Amino acid sequence: SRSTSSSLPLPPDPNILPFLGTLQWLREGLGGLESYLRSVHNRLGPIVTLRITSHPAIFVADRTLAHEALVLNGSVYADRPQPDTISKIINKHNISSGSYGATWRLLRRNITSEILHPSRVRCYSHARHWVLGILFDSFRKHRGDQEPIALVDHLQYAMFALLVLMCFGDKLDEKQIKQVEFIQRLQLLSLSRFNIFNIWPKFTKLILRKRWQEFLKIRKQQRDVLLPLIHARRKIVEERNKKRSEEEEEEEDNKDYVQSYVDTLFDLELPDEKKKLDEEDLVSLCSEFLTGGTDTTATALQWIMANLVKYPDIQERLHEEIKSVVGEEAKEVEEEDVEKMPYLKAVVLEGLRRHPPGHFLLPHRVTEDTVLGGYKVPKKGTVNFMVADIGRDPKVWEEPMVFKPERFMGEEEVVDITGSRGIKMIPFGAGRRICPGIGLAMLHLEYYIANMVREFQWKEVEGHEVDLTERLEFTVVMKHPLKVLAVPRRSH
Ligand code: HEM
Repeated sequence: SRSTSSSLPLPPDPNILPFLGTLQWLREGLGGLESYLRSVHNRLGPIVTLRITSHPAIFVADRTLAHEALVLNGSVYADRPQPDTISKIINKHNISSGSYGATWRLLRRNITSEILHPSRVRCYSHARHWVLGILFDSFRKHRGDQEPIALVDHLQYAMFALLVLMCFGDKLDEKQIKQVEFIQRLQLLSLSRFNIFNIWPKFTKLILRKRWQEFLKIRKQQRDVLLPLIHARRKIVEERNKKRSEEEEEEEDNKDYVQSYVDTLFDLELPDEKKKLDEEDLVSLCSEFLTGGTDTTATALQWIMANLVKYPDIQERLHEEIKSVVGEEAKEVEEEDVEKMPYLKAVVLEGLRRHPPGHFLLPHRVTEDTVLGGYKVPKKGTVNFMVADIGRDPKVWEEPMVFKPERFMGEEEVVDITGSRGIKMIPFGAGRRICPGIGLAMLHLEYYIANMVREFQWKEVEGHEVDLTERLEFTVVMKHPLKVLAVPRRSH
């Protein structure tokens, strides 16, 4: 492809003067970029170039081009841009920002074959059940049937509790979980204020000294919270290994031990540096695990619940399906039950299509000159894929802005969410960099939606009608968070 690409032009650039358009949307932030890009795509077609950094940034809003790049030509598009100043500090050796190479392969294989392997995910079903209990207790305690519940706060805590357990093992209390949640969210939500340090860092660090200190302070606080948990886990693993080598281990001891994510990291050796992961690496990887699996899932849960409240007939149809599978007497919807609920799956997929938590994939970088849609994509160019626009493409989806789970029912309509056979929507990406948490995320979405709808009837509150306006935080959240009543459906 190199010889053919050299004679081709780059995808069209809306600006005669590079960087001019950039100024237009920089004022409004990333949310502004999305609407600016939409108008540019309408004018110039589904693949365009913007000059944001020294390498051209290409934006793709078409499912066929996304499939060609991410799946058919996947290895060329699997790299990430070089980390910037902030990313170098907070993402030292993690998966999502790692270059396409041996270290990324090692870390990615580790997460998929260990903690995210379906058999290990099954070992954590007790944790999911425990978290469900916490959620329901808080709805009842706050008299959710009389006083409106700010649902997303509960969902966020629930997802943190789960992921913290999977990351650091089974023995954490509410205070510790809250501490981790606080510092992780503080870091995430303040990131946009610190992005300025990626532009001309020597200068910006000097003139914005206080803000730079604040950034370093948050990173230190994060280390102070996560490192004791990492150390405690290392001790447990070392003692266990010692016992095993002395062949003293009783069956009983073994039964209590469930491997956590951080346990799988201690013995890994970085292939390029030939050394084990250091403390900074461990903090980055644990932080990535927590961030990857909490905000995204809590956001998706809130959007789905918002639609179930807005459209009570969909909620009732879902409730009927759940009832018909589990009956009246069952304590809860078990994880195996959700497999028998096609309408539940359709509701979750429709939620992810209409409201993907991320409106862009993480940026991809190409490793060599290549061709896409008849244009040149130069080596080291950044390619961005517009997730929301692909899932709302009127050429593929009838009435794309309408929440209609029925579109996923029926035999021909089965959508391959991994995109490997063709892309219709990509909330988790596709190809080599596809989200490794896709299986866990789908399980969490299906299990919690099914149980919440089975146990409570979710109702709109007067004066707080469901408003589907979007706002960009780390993910794209509801501008006016959902406030609802949770009326118990069953007496206990
Ligand atoms: C609804 C929930 C989730 C959504 C919508 C989501 C979405 C995504 C997306 C769009 C990407 C970028 C793909 C690309 O750049 O091509 C990604 C990457 C990633 N996600 Fe998720 N994710 C979710 C849950 C999770 C969970 C539960 C975990 C782990 C516990 C996780 C861990 C990761 C990691 C480590 C990456 C980086 C992969 C790589 O660069 O190789 N995510 N996710």
